[in-house]
Amino acid sequence: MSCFRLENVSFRYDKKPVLKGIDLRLESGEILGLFGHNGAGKTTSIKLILGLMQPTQGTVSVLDGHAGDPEVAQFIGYLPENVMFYPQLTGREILSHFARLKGASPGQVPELLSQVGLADAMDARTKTYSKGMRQRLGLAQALLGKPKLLMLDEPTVGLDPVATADLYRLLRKLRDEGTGIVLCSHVLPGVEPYIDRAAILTDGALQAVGDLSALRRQANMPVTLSLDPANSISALEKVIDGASSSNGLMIKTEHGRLRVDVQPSEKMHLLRAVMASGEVADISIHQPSLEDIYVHFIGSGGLAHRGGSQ
Ligand SMILES: Nc1ncnc2c1ncn2[C@@H]1O[C@H](COP(=O)(O)OP(=O)(O)OP(=O)(O)O)[C@@H](O)[C@H]1O
Repeated sequence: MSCFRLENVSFRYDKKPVLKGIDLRLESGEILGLFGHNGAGKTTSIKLILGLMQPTQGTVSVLDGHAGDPEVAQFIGYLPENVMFYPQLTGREILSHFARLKGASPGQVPELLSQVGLADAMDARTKTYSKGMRQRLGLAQALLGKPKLLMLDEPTVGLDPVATADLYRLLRKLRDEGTGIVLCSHVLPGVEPYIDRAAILTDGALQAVGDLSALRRQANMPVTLSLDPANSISALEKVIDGASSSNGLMIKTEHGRLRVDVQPSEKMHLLRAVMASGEVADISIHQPSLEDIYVHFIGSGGLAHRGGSQ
């Protein structure tokens, strides 16, 4: 089942274009990372999928129905960016309240609270919770009723590294059970192994969508080889100079090793030449990470983008 489909979706606040011709889909059993700078349009995209707003142009379908329909909404879990709870109520009371509102079984409440690591704190008032504990309660709220589509806006805000890793592991388990998950964030470190595809949004337009290898192909960024010379740096450098057509090839010496940035299309040719020369003792290869790719697509205007137009 398709969790959602955005087809040629645009959205304006008054006259201000916020989303521009977005095509994006999510299937069941998939985790999509939706990344972009502040003001890129991530939350607006989520609001359209929740049916809280209508697109100015294009169509949004959710769980094979219409965004916002009550029969669709009951299968959606949503963690908003800033979670707030009644401070005088306990975690258990708050979650029971949300379970009633959502028509979910109250029997789920203790189990969900344990799942997010709040077993010992479920009977404490939320005014005593830390930021990370409130965020976990928000996550438990989003998981009520076993949603088919789970949308999380900045879920790692306030979580320490161990809690963040726990969250990602939990999401992977839900994904394996068939839930479609959108993870909206501008925090990229650590997320790469846990997502199936990434969508990179800049100023309301999708710059790139795909799994890591597809994004690497689209970005066509250089691969970095780190080479330990077998004999001397100069002999190894000579081999590299001779083998490359030198288009965009960058060579630097670092701590007695050579660091070579090579275009993906030239990588194998260069590696074969270096291996055949006998001038290399060891090689390590660094492919562009999700963060490198994100910075590439956000472009040199990154700093200007980051404030959005807020
Ligand atoms: N209620 C509103 N009225 C007018 N403009 C708005 C409103 N809400 C958001 N915007 C504008 O829409 C654009 C997209 O905002 P959105 O909240 O979708 O971005 P975001 O990617 O979620 O950003 P962040 O990472 O900062 O949460 C921004 O330029 C923002 O100023």
